[in-house]
Amino acid sequence: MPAFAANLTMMFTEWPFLDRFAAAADAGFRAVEYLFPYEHGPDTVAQRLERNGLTQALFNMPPGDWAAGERGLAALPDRFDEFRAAVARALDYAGATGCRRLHMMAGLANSADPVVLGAYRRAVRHAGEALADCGIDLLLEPINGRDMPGYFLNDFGLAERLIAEAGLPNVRLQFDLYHLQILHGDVTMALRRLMPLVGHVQVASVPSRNEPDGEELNWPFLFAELDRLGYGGFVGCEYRPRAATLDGLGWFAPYRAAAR
Ligand SMILES: O=C(O)C(=O)[C@H](O)CO
Ligand SMILES: [Mg+2]
Repeated sequence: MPAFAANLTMMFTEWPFLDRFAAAADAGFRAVEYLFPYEHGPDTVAQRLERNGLTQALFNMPPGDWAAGERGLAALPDRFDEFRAAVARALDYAGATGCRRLHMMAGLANSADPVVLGAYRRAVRHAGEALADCGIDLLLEPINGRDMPGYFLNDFGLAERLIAEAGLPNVRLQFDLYHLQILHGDVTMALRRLMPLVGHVQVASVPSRNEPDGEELNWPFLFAELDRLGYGGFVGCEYRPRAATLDGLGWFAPYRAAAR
């Protein structure tokens, strides 16, 4: 049975951020993820987790100036010092919250440019080694170009090659089924082939990025496939509810009952 993590950036947005932890726990989730915790101190976030009996599944390293359109620093050749500081900051939060996985956003840059590729490889090595020292996995996530035009890591094959090249056991794939389906299709076969690299899974309906309960993909089959493949990590619910978050949790009911 998959271990679902509510994504508190997209779900439960009816509540202020710090109150989403209690809302997710009340709805039956045992774990949470979100994009960024940095508007709140690490201890404040840790208290919300503890108070609500929640595990922190994942969050992202600081991405540069998000409001100005930046989407990560790792592939930006002139931003390495800032990137290093971002890794250190994320590790502070991971330490406080007990989080074992961090997603490194690549940034908007051309992966065909050797200078950009070199910068990204250097970032993977630096972050991979720094996180390994703390027993934390570094996650690389391909993101489709419709949602994030110009994003460096927009191909699962490229991610696979970069992970193989890094040769660090804690550098792993963040397999977002929503992005995979848009980029390549053939989701089940990709899951079967890439499972040895997968460190985190995320889900949302395709193409609407709503509840995982229909549209292009057969969700009960895919959740069962994760079990058949022996996936023991979290499944992040990175979707925008169609209406109120609680009203859209019908898909979760069978899994919530089993999780209790
Ligand atoms: O967009 C996604 O799918 C993600 O998981 C990133 O963390 C944020 O854009
Ligand atoms: Mg994702």
